[in-house]
Amino acid sequence: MNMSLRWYGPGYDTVTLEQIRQIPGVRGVITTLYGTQPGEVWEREEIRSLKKTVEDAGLSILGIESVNVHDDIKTGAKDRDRYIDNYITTLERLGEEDIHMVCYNFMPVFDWTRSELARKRADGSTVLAYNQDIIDKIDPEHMRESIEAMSAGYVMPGWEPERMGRLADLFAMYREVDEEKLFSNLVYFLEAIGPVCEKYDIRMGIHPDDPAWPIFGLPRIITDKAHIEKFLKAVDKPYNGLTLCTGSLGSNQNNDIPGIIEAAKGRIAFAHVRNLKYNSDRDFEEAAHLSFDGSMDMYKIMKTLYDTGFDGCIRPDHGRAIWGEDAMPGYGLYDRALGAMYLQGLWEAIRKNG
Ligand SMILES: O=C(O)[C@@H](O)[C@@H](O)[C@H](O)[C@H](O)CO
Ligand SMILES: [Fe+2]
Repeated sequence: MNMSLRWYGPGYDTVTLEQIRQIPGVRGVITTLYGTQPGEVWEREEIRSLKKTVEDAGLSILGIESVNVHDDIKTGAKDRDRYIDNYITTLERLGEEDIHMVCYNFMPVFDWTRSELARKRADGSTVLAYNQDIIDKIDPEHMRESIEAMSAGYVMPGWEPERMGRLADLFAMYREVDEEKLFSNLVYFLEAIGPVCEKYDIRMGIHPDDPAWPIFGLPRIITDKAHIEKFLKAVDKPYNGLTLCTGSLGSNQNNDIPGIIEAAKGRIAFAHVRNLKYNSDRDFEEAAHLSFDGSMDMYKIMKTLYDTGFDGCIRPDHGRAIWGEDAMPGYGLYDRALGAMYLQGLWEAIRKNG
């Protein structure tokens, strides 16, 4: 198990590599070229310079989150092959720079969705939260205004202003795309990138849908154990893997995360481990990583990862905003560093107990 932290790159992140370097046990980061648009080919020089920046700080790049997939690929539009070729070139360049894990998602229009980015908890911390009644009242094509008002000027992953300015067009693109079509477009994409992944030993980790059910009438395909099993079987190769995101899958309170870990044994390319607190079947908020701050059994999750032989990279996921830190919602230093230590503590105890 390799503990890491997500880092958005120079100019985007409030957390520095020097700070990350001081979190015990964290030897590498998960990063990206945050300024690139889905569909663009990544420049070799930019990848190299990112790598140098990380390595000069005494860390390494453990993987990329994300190389985003263009909507033409997701919808199967006529230009998809051109965008797939671009994706392949990017993977080739990453492989040449010795980068072997890539996280991506196949969610239509929106990446993760929340109704609040700063809900106050009893301890005074603030967290991202989801309430279905609020979401039901939002006109999705105006989600931009809601997110802008909530995110205090930060550019949120998956909520880039460029995309949010095209919401009506994006919705139109998905009008004819149902669950089945989205799934077959995903399989088409994965089969096309297979050779480059195999050549450079790149493991692709699809990120589950967050929340793990269809929203705004858009289909969702990576939501639970049955869908994940179907996905892994459809392209039954080691390069086709899962990013096990406990918070995203756990948004559906019926999902049994340890059961999903067992079902995806050997195919978990990357793990995002975080905890949620369920308030009702229509409301949850993010919690500290510690089991009893939320509703999830973090020990059992880490134990199942250990018992199934997980040997990939793991990162704490969204943290609470605490101690007055001013950071991108979910991505401050303090609470994620606490999370990294807690998860490593669990892992050490599990390992020593055999
Ligand atoms: O919730 C988050 O912040 C992340 O887990 C996702 O945005 C994730 O990076 C993407 O879905 C992967 O493409
Ligand atoms: Fe995640």
